[in-house]
Amino acid sequence: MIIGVAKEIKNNENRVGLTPAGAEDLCRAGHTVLIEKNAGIGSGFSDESYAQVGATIIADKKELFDTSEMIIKVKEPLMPEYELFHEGQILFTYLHLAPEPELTKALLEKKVIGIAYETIVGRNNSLPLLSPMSEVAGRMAVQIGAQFLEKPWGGKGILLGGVPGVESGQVVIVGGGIVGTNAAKMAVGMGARVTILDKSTERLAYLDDIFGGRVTTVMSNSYNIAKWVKQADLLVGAVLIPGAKAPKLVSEDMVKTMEAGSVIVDVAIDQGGSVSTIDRITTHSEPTYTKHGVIHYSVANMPGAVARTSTLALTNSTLPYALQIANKGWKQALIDDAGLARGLNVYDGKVTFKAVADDQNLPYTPVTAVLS
Ligand SMILES: NC(=O)C1=CN([C@@H]2O[C@H](COP(=O)(O)OP(=O)(O)OC[C@H]3O[C@@H](n4cnc5c(N)ncnc54)[C@H](O)[C@@H]3O)[C@@H](O)[C@H]2O)C=CC1
Ligand SMILES: CC(=O)C(=O)O
Repeated sequence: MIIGVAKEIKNNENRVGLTPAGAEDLCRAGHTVLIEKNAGIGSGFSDESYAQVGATIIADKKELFDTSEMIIKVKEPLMPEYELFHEGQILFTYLHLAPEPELTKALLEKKVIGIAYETIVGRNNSLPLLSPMSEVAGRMAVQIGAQFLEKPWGGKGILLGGVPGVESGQVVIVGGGIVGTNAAKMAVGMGARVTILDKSTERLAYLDDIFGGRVTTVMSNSYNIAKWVKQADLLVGAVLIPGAKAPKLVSEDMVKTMEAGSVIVDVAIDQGGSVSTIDRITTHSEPTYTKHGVIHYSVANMPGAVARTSTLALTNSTLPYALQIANKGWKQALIDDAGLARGLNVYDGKVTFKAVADDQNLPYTPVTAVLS
């Protein structure tokens, strides 16, 4: 198979979809690997390091897209990339289609085979290609929140860990999955007071066990969310309903009860955001805006800022799937792995992921109908 690795164009997106180690594995398996010039630079991988393992460097983005049977990326395509795809091309990347009707329309019109990292399912219903970046973003959420709580960054001027004789800051995390757990790890490590809300009693019990009483676990409902949002110095949005738009769990009225200079980091922004006052996606260049006196951070590609770590973590998980798709062809790979088949979001002008179809009022075609 001819596999093209595109350079990311999103603001400060420094990750790349394939490392030289991955390129070597694909070349060894008999595939042709094309790397867009400088695609790996932001993650510390030179063009030469790819060329040395047998990949070909392509300077022209259009030529790369025209030639490749499968495009490997990190982030969802942006407007200038829409026209580059062709019918029957496999796109293996994060897609986050539910809140993106324009992108969905473009991929349907081009009849792209869109396999989304974030909806592929692994053992025990895990999300193996979302988890590594959720680990990164969850950990980042607290270090970013801590920074914006500092006075020079517009915050209320508190140290999350406090000091002897002065109480520590309150971190409230809505959603206790991978992002929530990793945010809690960092916040507990800093010495903050930490409360996690989730709607799964099983998850709350797990969190209570692993943190050994160092976090407060609370059932997520609007009464409890309102109570805890009011006390939050740092609020982290970390909910997910896989593939669907994030539920708006934190209302504008709740945000108004927060003290001025508090901070919201809505990690769930890539699925549309879980806080009603988050009305835009921000960028690493301009990561925050202030509303009702509260600093809002809503960057949809947080791991792009720590690209070296993130690229290695992401590709550790994506490469085995990329190899399956390349070795067997996309259809056989999906037939052989029902979890991988859950990644298929669009095919031949049809939406094949129910939550995306429902959120966008589009007809739904089950993956089974496509694979039979
Ligand atoms: N902004 C960024 O750069 C990044 C964003 N993300 C996003 O972060 C979000 C969270 O991802 P993960 O932690 O991996 O998901 P996850 O599936 O591990 O966890 C989600 C949690 O939300 C809980 N939940 C669902 N509905 C809820 C409700 N009504 N109230 C409270 N909890 C509820 C679930 O029970 C689950 O524990 C996703 O949207 C993901 O795409 C992940 C990585 C990077
Ligand atoms: C998951 C995601 O949106 C990211 O890593 O950018």
